Amino acid sequence: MKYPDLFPFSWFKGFRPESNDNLETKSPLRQLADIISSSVDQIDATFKDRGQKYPNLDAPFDPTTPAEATALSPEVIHCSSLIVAACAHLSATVNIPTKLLFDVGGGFHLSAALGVIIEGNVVEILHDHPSGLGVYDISAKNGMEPTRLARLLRLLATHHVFIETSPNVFKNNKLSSMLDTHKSFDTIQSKPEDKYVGTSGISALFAHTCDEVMKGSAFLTETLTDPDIGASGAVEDCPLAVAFKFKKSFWEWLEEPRNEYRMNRFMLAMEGSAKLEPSDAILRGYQWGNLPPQSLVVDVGGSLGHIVREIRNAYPGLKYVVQDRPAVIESARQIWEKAIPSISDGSVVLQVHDFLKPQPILDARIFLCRGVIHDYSYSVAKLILRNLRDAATENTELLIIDTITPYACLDDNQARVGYGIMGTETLPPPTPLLANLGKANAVPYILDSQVLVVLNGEERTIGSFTELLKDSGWKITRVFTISGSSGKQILAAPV
Ligand SMILES: C[S@@+](CC[C@H](N)C(=O)[O-])C[C@H]1O[C@@H](n2cnc3c(N)ncnc32)[C@H](O)[C@@H]1O
Repeated sequence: MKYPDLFPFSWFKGFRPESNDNLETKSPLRQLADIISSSVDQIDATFKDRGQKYPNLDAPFDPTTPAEATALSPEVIHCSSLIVAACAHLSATVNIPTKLLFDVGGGFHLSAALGVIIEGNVVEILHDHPSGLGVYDISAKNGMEPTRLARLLRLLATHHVFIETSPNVFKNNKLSSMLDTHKSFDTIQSKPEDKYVGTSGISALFAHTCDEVMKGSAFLTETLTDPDIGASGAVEDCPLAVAFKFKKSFWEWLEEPRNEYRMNRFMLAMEGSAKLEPSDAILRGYQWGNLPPQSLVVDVGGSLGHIVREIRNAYPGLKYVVQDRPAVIESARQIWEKAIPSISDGSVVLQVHDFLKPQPILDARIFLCRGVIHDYSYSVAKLILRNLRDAATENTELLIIDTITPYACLDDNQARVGYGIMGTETLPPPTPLLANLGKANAVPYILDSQVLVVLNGEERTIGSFTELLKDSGWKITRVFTISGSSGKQILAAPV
């Protein structure tokens, strides 16, 4: 499973910790307010220099405008992340504690409301009404009870998704418009199963999140307190399996005929979200060009082979194997034979292989595992990595591509969790912000819960990766960070 980078920057890159002068005399509230104020000054100056205005939250999102491009530039994102982190920290400090706890404890109501709005195609209905539309008119289209619809829209508008322009009249804003499939309501109604086909995948991703993932998440407590499965790492013991009462993997459950709609939606969410990554990210870290000609690259769980295709386009002198489940390899074969007939020369082999079983290739120069290891618990991930280790020569390398979740504290004890690994150095953010920038960097932890619910998987800290790899016979030698990509490239060698 590969979720998108919804937070497209490396928070630690380019940080300039503030001088500690005067920090002791400033109250924490003042320190936070100053971070916000100086960051706003810097953003204002950048926009002024470029003769632009900061994008308006009340207007639909338009990624083609120069102002949106500036808002996503590294220097502005650096400042905006400090603002988000400091605002959340300040708000947590000054808010009435029970109010804040309500926000946290009742957060699932937001997910549920968002799910209803997406399934009810409300964003698409409002698309044609830029000044807003009354709930009775929305209801006349999608058939949902209008007063309840209004309450859910108001809950979301209170959290800056949609705007209530006058009582019971709502319109899209920047955030709600991100969920727009840009298809008319009538087009969607005529073929609901195709709603997400040809879209960015963002709406499909949140529909998946607010449906099966939220329902699975509701059973985290039951799962974790169950004496039989609470500590199990098996994919069939995950919270989603408890919620939906099945005993198989998420993949197998999705393949059931009654889940056809969810399956298509999930595939489109994954396909669309992959497009949010820089297309050449795979070429920007590990130096494929340094491999001797004819070196063998094995993409383990390589899906349809899109990553191998990217590497091969740049480095045709290497040999490639893509391994995956039978149905996936069958689809891959059809795609490759049509698109690249030269595959028959043997330079790319599409191979059915279950990575939970011993690895048949014994002369790989590098095993690639992209978006695979995070799907699994320690025990299953260790089995996969051990299978690769058993098949490795002394020159074989392993390249894992997954998110690395930062600790929420400063990592004083780096000797234990991977000190000295090139590419893992970080600079602390300004005092008193959390070491991981808190709310400004929450997405990796949300994705961590997402894979936990769906497959008992884990988005790992550098400490967890170090231990997992050590326990399966590998040692991390280097970590590559790719600008604009959520995935780190974690290079390891056999020990
Ligand atoms: C999240 S996808 C990652 C695909 C690809 N590496 C990428 O980065 O887009 C995980 C892949 O693992 C495959 N997979 C799942 N279980 C497998 C198994 N036991 N053996 C081999 N492949 C498996 C899935 O079919 C899927 O293609």
